[in-house]
Amino acid sequence: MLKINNISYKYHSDHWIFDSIQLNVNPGEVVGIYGPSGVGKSTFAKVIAGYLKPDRGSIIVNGKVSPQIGRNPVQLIGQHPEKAINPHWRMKQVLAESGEYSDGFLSELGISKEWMHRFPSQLSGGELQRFCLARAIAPETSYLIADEMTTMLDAITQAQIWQTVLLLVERRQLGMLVISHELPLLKQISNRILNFEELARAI
Ligand SMILES: Nc1ncnc2c1ncn2[C@@H]1O[C@H](COP(=O)(O)OP(=O)(O)OP(=O)(O)O)[C@@H](O)[C@H]1O
Repeated sequence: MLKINNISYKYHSDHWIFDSIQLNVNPGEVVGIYGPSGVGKSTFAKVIAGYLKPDRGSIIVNGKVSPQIGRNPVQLIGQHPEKAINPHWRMKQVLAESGEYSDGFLSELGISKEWMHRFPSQLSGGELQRFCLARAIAPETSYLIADEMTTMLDAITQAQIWQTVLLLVERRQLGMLVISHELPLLKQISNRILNFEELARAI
């Protein structure tokens, strides 16, 4: 289980972005989180994935305090895949850096072999996002956080990507937090939906 225990976070000021958020996510569960712009959803995602350290509280993944040494079992996928990938590397090198991937897994994610020799600038946003997913869904991964993961993509690509991700989530029993402004999308894919402002009791 992913246990988010009363976490609080503030940037360099006295203003708490969120305070005492308590949330549990079970393996195989998809939890949707929505809320208006600027309330702290992305900050929350970064804290859970270990990019930012909470000022108070803790994140426990499968009984252990996270992040631990080594690869974080909680992986974040953001809105801008082009920012998450080294622009000077061919996609083959991008993948090689984070592990070994079977042809079956890559084709399941809709990654074409011919893309491997291209640079990120030679791929579309949807194609790049599939590479970010491949990197995020490693053997050690237990939880995924999708922060507006498909917001930049057209409806057909969005649907294709979600279909693949949900299959993998079910097969591997990954827990997933999906942050989105699109309530219809959340209603379609989530087991439960939470309002971030109700979750966070900002001071
Ligand atoms: N690095 C930073 N330093 C200081 N303040 C920041 C930083 N990043 C974000 N903020 C502020 O923290 C607040 C929450 O931002 P955050 O990006 O988490 O909101 P959000 O709910 O994800 O918004 P959106 O839906 O527009 O992506 C905002 O007021 C933002 O200006």
